[in-house]
Amino acid sequence: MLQALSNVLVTPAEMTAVDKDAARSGIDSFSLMRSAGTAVSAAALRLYPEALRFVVLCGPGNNGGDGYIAAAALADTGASVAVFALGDAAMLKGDAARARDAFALVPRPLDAYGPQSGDVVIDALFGAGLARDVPDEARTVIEQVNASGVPVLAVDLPSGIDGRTGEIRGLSFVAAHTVTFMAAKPGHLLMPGRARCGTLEIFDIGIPARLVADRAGDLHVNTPAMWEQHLGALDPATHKYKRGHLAVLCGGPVSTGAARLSAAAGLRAGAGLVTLASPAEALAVNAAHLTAVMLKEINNAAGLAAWLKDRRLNAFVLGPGFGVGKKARDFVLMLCGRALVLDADGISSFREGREQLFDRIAAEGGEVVMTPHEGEFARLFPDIAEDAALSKIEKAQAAARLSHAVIVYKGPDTVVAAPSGRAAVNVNAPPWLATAGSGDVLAGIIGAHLAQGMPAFQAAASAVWRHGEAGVVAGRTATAESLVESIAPLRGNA
Ligand SMILES: NC(=O)C1=CN([C@@H]2O[C@H](COP(=O)(O)OP(=O)(O)OC[C@H]3O[C@@H](n4cnc5c(N)ncnc54)[C@H](O)[C@@H]3O)[C@@H](O)[C@H]2O)[C@@H](O)CC1
Ligand SMILES: [K+]
Repeated sequence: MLQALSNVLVTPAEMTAVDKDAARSGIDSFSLMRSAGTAVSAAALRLYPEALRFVVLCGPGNNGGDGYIAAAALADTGASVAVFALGDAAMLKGDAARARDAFALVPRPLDAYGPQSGDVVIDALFGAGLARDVPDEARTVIEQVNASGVPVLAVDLPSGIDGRTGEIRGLSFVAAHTVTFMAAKPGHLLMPGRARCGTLEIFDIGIPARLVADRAGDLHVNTPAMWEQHLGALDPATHKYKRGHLAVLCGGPVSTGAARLSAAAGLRAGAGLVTLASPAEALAVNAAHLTAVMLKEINNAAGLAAWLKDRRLNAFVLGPGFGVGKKARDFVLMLCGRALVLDADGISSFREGREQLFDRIAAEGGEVVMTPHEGEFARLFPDIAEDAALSKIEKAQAAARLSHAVIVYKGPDTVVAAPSGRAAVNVNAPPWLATAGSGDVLAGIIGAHLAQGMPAFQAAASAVWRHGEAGVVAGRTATAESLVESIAPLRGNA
């Protein structure tokens, strides 16, 4: 991966603009295509030295052009190569036509291909230019190849995957490996696209990094580079109050476990002090389970208001097991000027009356992070959730703008977005992280990071990453409890 662009995500539209900028700056576009196609042939030889035949499926645009270059390069090595074209290859234009001419044989029609054992398919039907659902003429081949188990190496994207959204446009190849150029696209990381790309290789075809960076938005893969400059906030040498006092608000006596999980995760993730704020009727059950986490009786808004006079309480988690309703709304509205993680029932409580919440966050300017999964997102942001034109990234960005909060839109492809539009897509979470109580643990880690003074976006993004790492350490049999035990130190953290 390119160092200067290592975490940048570029949309297909931005990439098209980069191509134009590159041409304008005097870079020969055919030389870029030659680099792209040659990289694909190199990947094919490296990954499939035992292939009996490379079958290159070429489409009507520049993705097909990359395919012809790859076919010619593979043929030059003496490998057996066959090319099948979608549509009339004689109609290709520009660089793609030039690339077609570089391959000595006339391509056969796409529907003449039937997968054979020993084939390796190079999918160069559609890439960034896929503008609508995959055409009928390509359906049978894609279905047959997917059913055959023949390995597929995708050029830029598996054909049928939308590079902006990761959605499947009708149907798509399921690739074992994808070679893309200069930077990853959202469709490589968002589901279901991510699951169909196989391993992702990002190849530098020679466009100056500056040209890519100039067009890229504030969209990244969630890696430590996104937030490591803020890890100083987690310095273990400080007094326990300076390491932050996190308060987790607990619900009634029958649903206390979720809040205790958040509290335990917050302590493990480095908050100096963690207090569970519990109603009187749940004090006994909480006291029976807590040791290092402290307990405080808070029954109503008046009790919370008195407690909030203590400014050393510097972050709050409200939602896990809290219960949906007026009490949650009243409490949350009192916390909008502080650092707050709003999760689960805390989010669902604002299904009605969300404007009051959003206005309060805007007016009080607190560091507010909301952590909806898909169902909670649809409850709080039904208009955004139903907009089929938007990608998951764009939905999270729209919700952040509307609510004035940092949004952690959870799932296998969790997106963290700030009101400014800044966003990161998380990629380190193993599938077994989707276990009961996992979200409570995440809320606690975010709370710990906020308590230690990290800004909301960085607190959330680093917590999502740390939660993913904990999942990897905990392994397939992870439970919420083992997940807490598996939270590892971040650099600079105790
Ligand atoms: N990004 C870059 O810097 C470079 C990109 N290159 C390649 O160029 C590709 C993009 O090329 P294009 O913009 O020509 O796009 P594509 O080759 O992905 O596809 C565009 C063509 O397919 C047609 N089309 C789109 N959707 C269709 C559908 N559903 N049914 C039927 N026809 C459809 C379009 O009308 C157009 O003719 C990239 O994916 C990459 O492989 C490389 O050649 C090197 C440089
Ligand atoms: K492709």
